[in-house]
Parts: sequence; structure tokens; C-alpha cells
Amino acid sequence: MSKMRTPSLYSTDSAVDPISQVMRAGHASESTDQRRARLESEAEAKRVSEQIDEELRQEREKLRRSRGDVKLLLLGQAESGKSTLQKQFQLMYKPNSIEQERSSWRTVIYFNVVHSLKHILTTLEAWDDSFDDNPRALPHPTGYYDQSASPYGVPPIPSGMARAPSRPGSPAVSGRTSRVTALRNRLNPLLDADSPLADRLSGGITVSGSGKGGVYVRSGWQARTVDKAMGKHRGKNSAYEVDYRRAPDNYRHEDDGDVLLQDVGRMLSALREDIRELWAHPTVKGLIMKRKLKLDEWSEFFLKDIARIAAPEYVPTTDDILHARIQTMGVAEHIFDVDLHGKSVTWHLFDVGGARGQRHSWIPYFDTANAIIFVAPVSAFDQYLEEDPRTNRIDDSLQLFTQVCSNALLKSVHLVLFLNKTDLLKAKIDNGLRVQKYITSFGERTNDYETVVQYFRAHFLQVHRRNNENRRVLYTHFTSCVDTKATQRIIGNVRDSIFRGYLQSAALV
Ligand SMILES: Nc1nc2c(ncn2[C@@H]2O[C@H](COP(=O)(O)OP(=O)(O)OP(=O)(O)O)[C@@H](O)[C@H]2O)c(=O)[nH]1
Ligand SMILES: [Mg+2]
Repeated sequence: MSKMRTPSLYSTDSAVDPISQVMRAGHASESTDQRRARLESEAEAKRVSEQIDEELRQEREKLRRSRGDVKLLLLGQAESGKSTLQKQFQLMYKPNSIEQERSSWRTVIYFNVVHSLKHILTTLEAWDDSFDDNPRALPHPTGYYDQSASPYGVPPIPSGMARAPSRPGSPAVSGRTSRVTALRNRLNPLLDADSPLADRLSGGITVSGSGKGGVYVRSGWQARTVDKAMGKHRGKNSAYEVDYRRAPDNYRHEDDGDVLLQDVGRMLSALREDIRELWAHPTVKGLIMKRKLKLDEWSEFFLKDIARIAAPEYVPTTDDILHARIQTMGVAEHIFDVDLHGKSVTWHLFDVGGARGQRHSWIPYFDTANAIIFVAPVSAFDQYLEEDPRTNRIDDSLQLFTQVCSNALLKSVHLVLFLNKTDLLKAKIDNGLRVQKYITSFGERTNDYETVVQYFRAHFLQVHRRNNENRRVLYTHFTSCVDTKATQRIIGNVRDSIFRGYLQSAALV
């Protein structure tokens, strides 16, 4: 007896499949044009589907390969030297990319110079342009520089660019004073460049609430300046990614057509003798010595060399780039290929913003990190946080280091400590600054470099010891991240120690 088969909607037998029948009936009656359109749309659908498959395959491959990548976080408070250390990595593993960025650092350096001048001129005005050991003038609140009124363009250079004449024969103090006033008046127009330069760097983002009247941030600085193709914004964790492996070797960022930079360059060049004279003036020196004028560390580096920096054809040197200061916002990811014993491993360097308001953005990177370099500036014993002027910077670094050492997500991460800015610490001690005045627990110890640096080191080691359930090793280095030779030797050292841990954990040995 033959069995009757019930036709099923899900049958693979096309002879009885109603959908196939409908399709065939449709195909049979379609015109040549309709057939061509159908085939084209089927081909397009197939192409899209294959493209999605290929993207998924690439994602899987990237994920598979990234499991072997080294993910290194640079952590530490603002101004500790993380981005400077990142530049040293870049110099070491992709030197060509620094060449490509070189001219775009001019914007940052011009901004650093103009911002420093603004700080000096505002302070001078508050002291009525005069200062000596028994100042007659008391500082008064100043509203002299109204940022909101500042035009978003640089005003023309004042006519008669010859240097302001000194007044011969005037009495010493008033002569000194009036000379400062004359210099201040001449340099004032340059300050209008502060705001547009800051806007240029931040891409329009301004962090408010800064004690210094405007801190400007770097959001994907390299990504914007080097090449759009090289840098891309990552939505998920808002990191900016700069992949140096993909940088075209012949890339050059050119500022030649940049009107703002040309204007500022021309003004600096025309006013460079005045800037040099202001910087050397006894009133300014006196204010600095008496700590009435507190300049940023990088201000002196650029101002003492103003004749070179304000020259018409100025191109930043590598040393200038290492001293240039721009605050990091969020997290910037830098990708390098690092060779060891003929094996190439991809390194992801995460350079984070260290200010208190930025620290929340670190967390998403904790669970995949292999290694951390914690950067603590030991020269900062006489400085306070810009975000919180009551907190001593060394105290803040110790608190932050406590959080990093005790964080559960980071408990098996390779840990390296850079006690940084040792050059500035030496200079401060040589200038007679006493640690005890700022860190009372330092007590009656000898105020020499070795004692001070070992004292700070002991405090960091103690934090580590007290938060070290996993008995992990802490690798400590005394560093000056602006010193290329010394820093690159230490980076080589850190790379080897990270690789040893990496090879063990990846079971590749
Ligand atoms: N003299 C000296 N200057 C340093 C050293 N390390 C960093 N600097 C300078 O200190 C300033 C701040 O350094 P950055 O690398 O921008 O600091 P950061 O940790 O990235 O700061 P944020 O991005 O705000 O978190 C820059 O002008 C650097 O040139 C150092 O060891 N010695
Ligand atoms: Mg930074």
C-alpha cells in the first residue's frame, strides 16, 4: 500500500513546496527587465551579506589576535608626565610619526608661550607693575582680562614694532616700573591669541572651573592633527585611537595655510625682544623668587629660549615637543608594534587624563589591562592640585596609588612605578626649597636630594606593601621623562619585564 505524503510548508521537496511554486510561477512570467532587476538586487543582497560575513570574520580575527596584545595603562595625577612618557614610547617605536607631527606641535607651544605671558602680565598688573622686597603696592583683584570680550581672531600687530624706548634719566624704581608698564602695553595684544589657540587645540571643548582661568584639553590631539585616516574616535569608551602601524610614511601635517598660526607667529617674532626683556626684568625675577608669581614648569623652558621659538621659521625640536604641555581629556589609545627576539607583539598604550574630573574614564580599561605604569611627580611636594587647592600633590599621588594597588580588577596586573620629575626635584632642592615646610612628616631629615627621593620612595613602597594580597612585585624607577636617553633605557627595561610576565601568562615559553 502506497503512503500518501502530506505536503508541508517546511518540506524541502520543491515539487510540493508552495513557496517555490509561487517563485517559479513569478520567474516564468517576469520580463527581461524585471529579471535583470531581480538578479541585480539578489547580487547586491549577496554582496552585502558577504561583506557582513567578512567584517565579522575580521572582528573575530582582531579579537583572537588582540588576546596576545599587551595593554599598558599610564596612570597618575594631572601633570605627572604620562603624555610625555607616551611621546618617549612613540619616539622609540615609531620615530617617524613624531616627524609627521612636528610642525603641528607649534600650535601647542605658541599656546604655552602666550598663556604663560598672560599669567605674567596679569600678575604684574595686580602688583601695579612694581615689586621689590617691601612692595608698596598690594595685589588687588583684577578683572583686566575679560575672556568673554576677547575676539576670536588675533588683532593686527600694533604699528611701530620697534622696541619701546627706555626712559633715560628716570629714577630707578619708577623707571623700572614704567618700563614694565610699557612692555606690558606692547605685549597685551598678543594675549588675544590665547583663546583662539586654545579653541584650536581643544576642538572647542573648554574645561571650566580652572583656577588658572582656562585649561584646555586634548581630545584626540594626534588623531586630529596627524591624519583622519590614522586616528579614529571609538564610541564605546570614548578613547581616541592612534594606530602608528597604519601611519603613511610620507605623511606631513602642514600648517602653512593656517592664518591663526601665521598671525601668532608674526606677532611673536615682532615682539620677541620685548618678551625677552620682560622675562629678564628684575621685577619679574623678583616676583618669581618671592613666589608671588608661580609659573608652570614648561613656561620657563619656552620663555628662556624665546628668541629661537619666536623666530619666523620656527620648527619645534624634539626637546620642545617633550616639554609642550596640553592636558589630556578622556583616554587616548596609541598602538605600536614592539619587537622582542624577532617576535612582534602589538602594544596598546592608554594615556589617560589625570585630573580628578577625568579619572572615571579609566575604569573601563581596568579589566583588560596587562600592565600599569603609575607616574608620580616627586618634585610636586610644594604644589597643590589645581582641581582642589587644599590637596598637596604628593598626598594625592599616594592616595591614587593606594586605589590602584587595592583595586580588585587590577590585582594581577604588572605594576611599575615611575617616580618622575627628578630633575625638577633636584633643582628645587638646589634652590634651597625645604621639604619640611610642605610635608611636615619629613621632620628634621637632611634636606638633600638623595634623602628626599628615598623618603618619598619609602612612602610609595609602604602603600604597595599594605595593599598587596597577591604578593606581586613592584618595579620602581627614578625618572625624568623629558630626558630621552635615560627614559628610553628605562622603557627597554620595563618592556623586558612586561614581556617576561606576558610570555609566562600566555604560556608561550
Ligand atoms: N622637567 C620635567 N618636566 C616634565 C617631566 N615629565 C613631564 N614633564 C613636563 O610636565 C608637563 C606635564 O606633563 P604631561 O605629560 O602633559 O602630564 P600628564 O600626566 O599627561 O597630564 P594630564 O594629561 O593632565 O593627565 C609637560 O610640560 C612635560 O613636559 C620631567 O620628568 N621633568
Ligand atoms: Mg596627558
